[in-house]
Amino acid sequence: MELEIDNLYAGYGHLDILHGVDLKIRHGEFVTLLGPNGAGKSTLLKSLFGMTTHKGGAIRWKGKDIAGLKPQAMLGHGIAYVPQGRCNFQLMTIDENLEMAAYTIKDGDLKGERDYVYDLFPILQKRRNELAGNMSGGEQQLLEMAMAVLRRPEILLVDEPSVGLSPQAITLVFNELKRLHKGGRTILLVEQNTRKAMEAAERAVVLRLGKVIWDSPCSELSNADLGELFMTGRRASDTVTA
Ligand SMILES: Nc1ncnc2c1ncn2[C@@H]1O[C@H](COP(=O)(O)OP(=O)(O)OP(=O)(O)O)[C@@H](O)[C@H]1O
Repeated sequence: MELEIDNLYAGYGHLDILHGVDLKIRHGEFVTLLGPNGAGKSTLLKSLFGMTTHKGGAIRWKGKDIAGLKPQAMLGHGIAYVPQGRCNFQLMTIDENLEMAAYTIKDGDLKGERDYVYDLFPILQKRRNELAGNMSGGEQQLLEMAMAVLRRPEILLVDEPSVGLSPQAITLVFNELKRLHKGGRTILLVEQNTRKAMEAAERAVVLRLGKVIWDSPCSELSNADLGELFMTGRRASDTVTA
């Protein structure tokens, strides 16, 4: 098992958001984390990247407890986080953005790292001298992913990449995510676009009120089931009538 989350409690300062999350992810899996607004999905991703207050439970990465470590240490363990929204440097070129990302690698070979990313994202290479801020939303989202992938992480934590994108841009981003997965990376994706997420991922995990309430292959979950799970915490077909 690559990642094992065991009875995780976490939040922000005194605020408790996650109330005993259990989740296991195998090497090379593509898992999507779904749930209603405020369920704690982003908080779980941030907790895996050391950005919340750890309150209890374990996060084991390849058998080692990493709960409570800071983001820089998480990066060192091969865990990368792609935050929600556009966080790139808008007034810098694609090249310069990737250079900034490469600064986080000690003794990194800037050209080598950049070439590695350009091999994975030829779209970015074609536009390497353009300002990030002049690219479309979808291309900027690819840049976000590229900046995270540059360190060659083993797991990518991706937070709502479809936010604010056109349908074409969403397709572009999801195709790239599927390609990264096929290339051997483990992916944990938080997404509001449940249809796209369930098409791309292998496994769906539903979070509600800070707890995992569902975990199955995506093929075993219909959109109707998902709606019920979000609203009531149960599937309609699981409801027992008296
Ligand atoms: N930095 C923060 N400080 C305090 N509370 C926060 C912070 N970030 C999120 N929260 C709160 O934590 C709860 C869970 O938020 P989170 O963003 O994890 O939910 P989510 O399931 O990702 O929802 P959404 O789909 O709406 O993004 C919400 O009540 C939110 O207001």
